[in-house]
Amino acid sequence: MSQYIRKFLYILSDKKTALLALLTSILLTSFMEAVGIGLIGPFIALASNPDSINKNSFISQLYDISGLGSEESFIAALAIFILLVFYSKAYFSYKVRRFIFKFSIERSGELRSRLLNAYLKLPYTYHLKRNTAFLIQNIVTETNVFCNKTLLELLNSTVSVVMIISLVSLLMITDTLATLVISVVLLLTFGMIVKFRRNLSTWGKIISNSQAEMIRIINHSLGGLKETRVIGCEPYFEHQLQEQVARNVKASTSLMSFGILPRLVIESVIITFILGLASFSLIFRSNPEDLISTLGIFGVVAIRLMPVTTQLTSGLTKLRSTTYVVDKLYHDFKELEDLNIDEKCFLPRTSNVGASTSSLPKTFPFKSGVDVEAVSFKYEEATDLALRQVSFSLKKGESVALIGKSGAGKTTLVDLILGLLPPSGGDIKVDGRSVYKDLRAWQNLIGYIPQSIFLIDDTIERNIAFGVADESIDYERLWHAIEAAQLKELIEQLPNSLATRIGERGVCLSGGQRQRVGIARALYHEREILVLDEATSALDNETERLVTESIKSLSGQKTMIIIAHRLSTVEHCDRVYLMHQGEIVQSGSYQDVILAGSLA
Ligand SMILES: Nc1ncnc2c1ncn2[C@@H]1O[C@H](COP(=O)(O)OP(=O)(O)OP(=O)(O)O)[C@@H](O)[C@H]1O
Repeated sequence: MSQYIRKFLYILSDKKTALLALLTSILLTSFMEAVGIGLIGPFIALASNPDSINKNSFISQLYDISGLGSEESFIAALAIFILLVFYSKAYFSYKVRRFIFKFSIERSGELRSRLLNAYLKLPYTYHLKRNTAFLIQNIVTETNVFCNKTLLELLNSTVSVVMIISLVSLLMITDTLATLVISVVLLLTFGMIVKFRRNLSTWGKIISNSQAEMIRIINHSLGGLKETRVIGCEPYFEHQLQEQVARNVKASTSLMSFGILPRLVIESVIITFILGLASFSLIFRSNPEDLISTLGIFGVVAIRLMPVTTQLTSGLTKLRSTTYVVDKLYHDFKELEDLNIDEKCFLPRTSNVGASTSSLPKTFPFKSGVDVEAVSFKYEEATDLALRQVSFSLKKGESVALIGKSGAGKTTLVDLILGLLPPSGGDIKVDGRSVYKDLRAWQNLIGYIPQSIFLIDDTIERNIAFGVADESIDYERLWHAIEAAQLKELIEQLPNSLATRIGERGVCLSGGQRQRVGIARALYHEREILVLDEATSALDNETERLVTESIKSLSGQKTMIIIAHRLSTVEHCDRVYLMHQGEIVQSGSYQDVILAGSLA
């Protein structure tokens, strides 16, 4: 339990004071409610027999102090006082509940931002290991579960516990024996929850896991709709989804059914008790006023106690079934903290490559060239190095091509150059300065054009000026980028020109057009170094020619690193590097490396 609370408070981070203020207000309103209910019993007894004022020394003293002339006026004043207590309590309860809702909904939004921020900053290697469906599930669903179930239920359960303690204390003053009986019955009901706690948390985990699996399956089937349809594997995905739906249905039904059990038990017990007490008192007790007063309090207490107890038991059920969320979120936040993620550098604290946080320029000064110096890299799960002591240089304005068979290490090398993967040895330098001194500033120099460009379901304009607010788009620069990427003719033919939407992942564009949007994007953002990853491998001859033209036209203006399978597209490059099994095995001009037949 203490572990649970510790993790819970860790997730809430700096909101502990607000939580304390909330708990204090909860205590106060519960106390007011107990006072109000406690006064109802004596009031009913007094109203049914005004002469009984003198029987109770406390009430008789109050009557004397009030200075009211008649017993009837005193009873009326007492009624007004009780009403005031109830109205104030109602007002405060509303305010406290409202604050609780606001507090938990706000936390949900805050946690989402914190998580997304965390995932965006986590090393690329972390993302190689985790499926996006599970990250989406954490950001969208689990934060919601944490706030609507864990946090809200924890606060609601605190309200319920305080209310139950106040009401049971009140009963204790009224009738000790009866209270002991009811307390034992309540404890037995809660014992039921404790007994089933393992099942509850297992059901909760199954529900969450099946939801994440469903997102993953839907992602796979709809994400690759073309392949799904052509292969005809729709039934495979449908079957996978049905399996998860079945798991979800089974666990959700068990959890929801268990949720209503305590209410049914408690309701039956309390009704049995009230009727039993009334019958017992009528048979064995002589004073009917005592019975009226006791039943009055029991009646009101029962009306309040039943929903509160039901709320508490269902709250505890939800809390138990969502303990996994606290673990999950705690784990992810802790992992981020332990990695000491810094916006400027992903490297761990222990790395000898320093991560300065001082105010460095936005981009690296880049005047002469880039040197990749003996970089090596090994993927976590792999046994062999993917890159071994790779070195090459390029001067500003030069274009170099990386070629080699599949699995030679070209993409890995590019990922290192992009600053996505940390080298296990070696360094990358710009004008003699390590890029790891300020990775962000280095990345601000690079424009990356992958084979499959990430396009958003929005206008061409927003896809090219990616990440720039509409009011800040520089149209002169935009058209310049469009022309350089050979896209002008296409855009002029479109019905809404720049404002034409290109569909989800650019489905309304051809492969070559998408590629050129990627080039225009890199040019709009005025990146000095362009990294083109297999830019032409999926294109037909005519489109390839257009893309190659646009790349060629940039020769001399931009520094370019190009990975290519189609060797004709790297003809214009100043140097070609041939990679094999993680090493550069040959370098030289296009003629030296390719025409000399080294690839054969
Ligand atoms: N995430 C990963 N985990 C483990 N090993 C990996 C991972 N990604 C790539 N590798 C391995 O690293 C080596 C280099 O792969 P890389 O993708 O860099 O080659 P490539 O030359 O770009 O190939 P291709 O032209 O087919 O894209 C290969 O042996 C590959 O199996």
